[in-house]
Amino acid sequence: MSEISFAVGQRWVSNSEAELGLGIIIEVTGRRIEISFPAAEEQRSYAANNAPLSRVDYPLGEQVKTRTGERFTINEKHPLNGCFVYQGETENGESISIHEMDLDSFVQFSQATDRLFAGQIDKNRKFQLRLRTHQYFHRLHQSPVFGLLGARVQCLPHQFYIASQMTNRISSRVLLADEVGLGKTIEAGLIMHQQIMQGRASRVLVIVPSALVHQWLVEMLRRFNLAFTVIDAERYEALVELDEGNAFDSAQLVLTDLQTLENHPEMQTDVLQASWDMLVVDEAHHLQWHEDQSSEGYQLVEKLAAQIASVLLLTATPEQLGMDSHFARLKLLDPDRYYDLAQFREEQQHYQQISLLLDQLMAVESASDFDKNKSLKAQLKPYLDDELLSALAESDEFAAAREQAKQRFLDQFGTGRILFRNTRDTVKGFPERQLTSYPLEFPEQFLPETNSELTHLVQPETLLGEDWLELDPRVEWLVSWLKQHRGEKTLLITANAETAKELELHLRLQHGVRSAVFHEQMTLITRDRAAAFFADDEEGAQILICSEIGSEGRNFQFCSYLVLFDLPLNPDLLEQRIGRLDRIGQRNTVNIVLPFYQDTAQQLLLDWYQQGLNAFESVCKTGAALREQFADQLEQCLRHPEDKKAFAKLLKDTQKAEQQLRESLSQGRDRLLTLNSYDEAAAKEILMQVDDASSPLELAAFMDDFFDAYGVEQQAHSADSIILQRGDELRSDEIDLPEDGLTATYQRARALSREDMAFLSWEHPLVLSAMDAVISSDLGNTAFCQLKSNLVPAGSLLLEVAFVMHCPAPKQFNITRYIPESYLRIVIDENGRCFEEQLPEQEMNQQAGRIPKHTAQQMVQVARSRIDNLIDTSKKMADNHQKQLIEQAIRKMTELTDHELNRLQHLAEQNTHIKPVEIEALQSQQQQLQQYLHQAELKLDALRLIIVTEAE
Ligand SMILES: Nc1ncnc2c1ncn2[C@@H]1O[C@H](COP(=O)(O)OP(=O)(O)OP(=O)(O)O)[C@@H](O)[C@H]1O
Repeated sequence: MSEISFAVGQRWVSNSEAELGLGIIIEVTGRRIEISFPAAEEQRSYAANNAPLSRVDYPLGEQVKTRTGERFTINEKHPLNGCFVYQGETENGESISIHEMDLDSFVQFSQATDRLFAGQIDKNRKFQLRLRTHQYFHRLHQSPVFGLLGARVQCLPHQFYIASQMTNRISSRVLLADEVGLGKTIEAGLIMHQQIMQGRASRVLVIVPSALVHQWLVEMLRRFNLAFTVIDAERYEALVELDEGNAFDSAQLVLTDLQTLENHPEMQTDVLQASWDMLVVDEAHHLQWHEDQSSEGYQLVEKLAAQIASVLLLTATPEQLGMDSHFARLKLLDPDRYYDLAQFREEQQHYQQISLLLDQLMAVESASDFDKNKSLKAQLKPYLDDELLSALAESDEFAAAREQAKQRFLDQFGTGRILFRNTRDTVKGFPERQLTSYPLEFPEQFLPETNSELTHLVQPETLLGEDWLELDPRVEWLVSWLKQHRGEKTLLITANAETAKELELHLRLQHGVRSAVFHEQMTLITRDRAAAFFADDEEGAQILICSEIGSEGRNFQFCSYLVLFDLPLNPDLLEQRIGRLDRIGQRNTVNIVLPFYQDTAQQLLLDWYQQGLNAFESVCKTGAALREQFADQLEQCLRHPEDKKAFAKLLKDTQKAEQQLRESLSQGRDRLLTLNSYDEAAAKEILMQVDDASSPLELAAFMDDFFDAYGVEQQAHSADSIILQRGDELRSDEIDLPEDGLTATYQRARALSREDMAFLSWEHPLVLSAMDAVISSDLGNTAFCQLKSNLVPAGSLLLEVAFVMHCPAPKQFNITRYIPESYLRIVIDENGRCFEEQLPEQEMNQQAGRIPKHTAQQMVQVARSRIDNLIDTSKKMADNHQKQLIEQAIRKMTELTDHELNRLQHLAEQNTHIKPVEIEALQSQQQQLQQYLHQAELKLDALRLIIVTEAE
């Protein structure tokens, strides 16, 4: 290769990425070359002296295809400016002369044959490893849970159910609104991981509150092997200074925070100009919207959401800023479904009716029961088309039709299929919450005026002036409480950063308490250090004092005491605070500890939350709505705590409204949300698929063979775990194994308890790179063995050959998903008789006997023309199968993509706001997939010659 020099127009093929098809050199500048791969719509740039490319130089007699699809046999070739001009005859007998530039880019190479005749014959073990790799690769890509195997997480059904719902959607645009602490970050990570694995996303932008940047960074890496790059203001500036294009293009996976973007218009411009496949916004309730004005954050996310295909919004409290903002966020995700606020409000009036109807439908167990139920049919008629109603009455279509009807109801008339909300009722297994309140006397001279700001009434330290630490009885109470609970990790949340700062300093300096502080005036690094100091089991702080920023998103489930130094005025914020402890992983009772001043606004708020909403000891589902409904009454009471009568009335009204609202929601909106968010049977099935597909023992056996073939050294570490090191003979640099080795386990349970170990799943980067290394190299693509058999006379020569479907297409199409088989296996003798069934693969592998390499080489030379004939015959057979396999692939693709298309078409019938362009886009995608699949060719990937000897 080294004596060939590069010239524009030459065709080369990638050694490591065969799926790119045939490349064209488009630029040669000094020591670099630029090569484009039209089939995969990709471009690469390499150093000329080190490019992993092979020159494509077709011999005379070879049959090739032009860019316009014309086949011809080469009978002459001439050099021209470093390139070739090929001449030949087409299938119609016409003469043709083309520059190599005009050759088809969707090509196949029969490298195995070339190697065989060059005497490069591999061991049987390697041949088997190659075929197994194809099987595993194909199995993984076809798996309904592809993308969901690799996360280091417990397999929690509600999370896997949601992630699996994204598999067949063209784009994932959803609001993940599970209750606080149920694992929305994990759900987002699962979806992200799945999309990245499937090639549907490669550039992801995650926007979170600044307090959560580090936690997201760590969580994505340790749980999903996704290495994000944080772009904060400082990093952005440094990147701009480097002047290497848009700073947001400097990494594929970018993590940034909303406040920084809001404060830096230049960052907004760049983030909007960069192109992304997926956007994730955490704590999305901050995106405030009103019909006449929306927040800067909302406006930015609105622009991003309009241009990014997949959008995940995360919030545990979607209605925290009111129904309008909630609606506006749904609109960001699906403007066709959510286009009119008034209509959205109106629709909500009918949720109960829809949910009752759905319950009736879901209770029907068979097509004949459905057919007999005239009243249900009549009620469904206004909502479902005749085709679907008839399908419900057909026994073989009933189950699928019922599911489709459910989806359609939720989608068009209910809360929508873009909104997922799981609750503790569904997930179960959470510990109890217990409130202990401590009444204190407020220093009388400081009692607030009735016209004080509401926040002063509930944050009394703000009224006490500079000496508040001396005057505020809560401080003394806290010191003694901490002494009594010395061994208990405690999180304290207070609304104000100043309060948090001063209180922490006081505890630490005046009372020697091991404490740490966490507030918005600290840098990200110092905040994370404080959180880590608190998390440290042995040397760490007893108490972490947080301002309100500590009440969102952070993981503090390792402690079980929460001191609420004050109470927020918003019930959703109270839930967020408690959620720091009451989250997945919490093993103990969550103790909520509340010092309060008797007979003041504080006591009223406490009583309202506890007796009116029961918001401490359970999750209050009605809080946001009741806060809105009783805002004025509550404010009056907080200002006049002496008016016991008014408060008694508020409490009574609240309790009544709470009960009514809870009941109506549980029969209406919440029921629909539950139906959309979780399906126990389906979730069970998904987890079973995950379990089946994980097959750790099979993976370990495969990787053992791989390590052996590629020169990776492994040693046992302890039960279920291994240490891997790069051996001296490491075969490929492409293997994703750190320089200093890796300790790993194949067992999920062990990986969860030992985070220092890598979790080797079929989707771990090392395993993926292993499969890629085998498939894209020539390892094991030729072999020669002997076989004792009476099937054919001794001395017969058989050929076992694997043809792999080769279908170059852009990665986001995940084309392997539709290809029916990992490879087509053909075993033939010289009379063209097939033996695949008599000699199944596994049996063949067990019985294949070794032939010394030099004997095999000699036999190949001697029998060259016989082998050529065998190969030709096998190719003809493969040709005959090709059409059928392509048709199968297209059928599968159409089935899967029709689902989404039908949905949009049905929506369009109901809703004139669906833009035809969206339906057209989907149809065009379907056509593109069809075109790519039509181009698919069976490529001879590996062959094994078999010399038959007499069976004993
Ligand atoms: N499947 C899982 N396996 C292991 N740990 C999990 C799993 N799901 C969630 N967790 C852990 O539970 C905690 C809560 O999860 P997460 O942060 O995703 O919840 P959230 O719903 O985003 O919370 P919030 O509402 O507070 O933002 C985290 O510590 C997370 O690592």
